[in-house]
Amino acid sequence: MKQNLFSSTEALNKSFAERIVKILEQSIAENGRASLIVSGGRTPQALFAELSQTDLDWSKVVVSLADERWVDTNDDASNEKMVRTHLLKNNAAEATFIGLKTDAEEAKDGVDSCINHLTQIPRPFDVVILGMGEDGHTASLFPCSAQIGEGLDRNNQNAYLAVQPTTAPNWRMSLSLSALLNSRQVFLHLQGDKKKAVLDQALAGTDEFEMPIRAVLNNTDVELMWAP
Ligand SMILES: O=C1O[C@H](COP(=O)(O)O)[C@@H](O)[C@H](O)[C@H]1O
Repeated sequence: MKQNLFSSTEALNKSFAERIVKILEQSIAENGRASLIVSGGRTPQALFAELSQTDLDWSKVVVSLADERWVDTNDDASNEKMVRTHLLKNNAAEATFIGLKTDAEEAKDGVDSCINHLTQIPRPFDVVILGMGEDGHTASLFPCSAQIGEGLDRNNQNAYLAVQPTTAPNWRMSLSLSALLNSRQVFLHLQGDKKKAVLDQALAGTDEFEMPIRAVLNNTDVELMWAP
């Protein structure tokens, strides 16, 4: 794995935003449009603010989520709310956003709708930005969940699955590993020494069910973007 280690968040965000824009621009030039799959949580917020100001034809970019918490889109835990607040503003307000949360009461009843919406997202995904939890989960592929086998199954034809973590709140909707692997460029975006230590632990072992991030590390040319 190529490891891009920066000395500050500011340096990382600037360089990372430039890389993302370059890949999306190339795809727009070649295909007329591009896709950007982003993660939720805290880590990407400052990057999104930087990205939102970049000079890109955002009207040709489709933005969607690697995973979502099954909460109202106005809830502070909603990844969609975070993306709308930090990314879909300034120049990036022109992007098309495909959220994962539907009106379905339960996440499992929203899977088909997410799969249907997938037709609106250019594939292979051009850029996927993944995060990682301290338990080694990525997207919402949680090691503690009963659904982890389905999520990591490379032959799984379903791009999305409903996941219930037992170590974190809320049912989730997540892209499956097989869908994530169908991407041109995957980045792993981490911040802080603790996350770096978790990554080193993942790199030192092989059990993907113990740390699902290993399934990504083992199967793609994922690039690490890290700052202290
Ligand atoms: O629950 C989630 O956690 C991970 C990591 O979040 P962070 O706050 O530690 O950056 C995130 O990548 C994922 O999208 C999110 O739903």
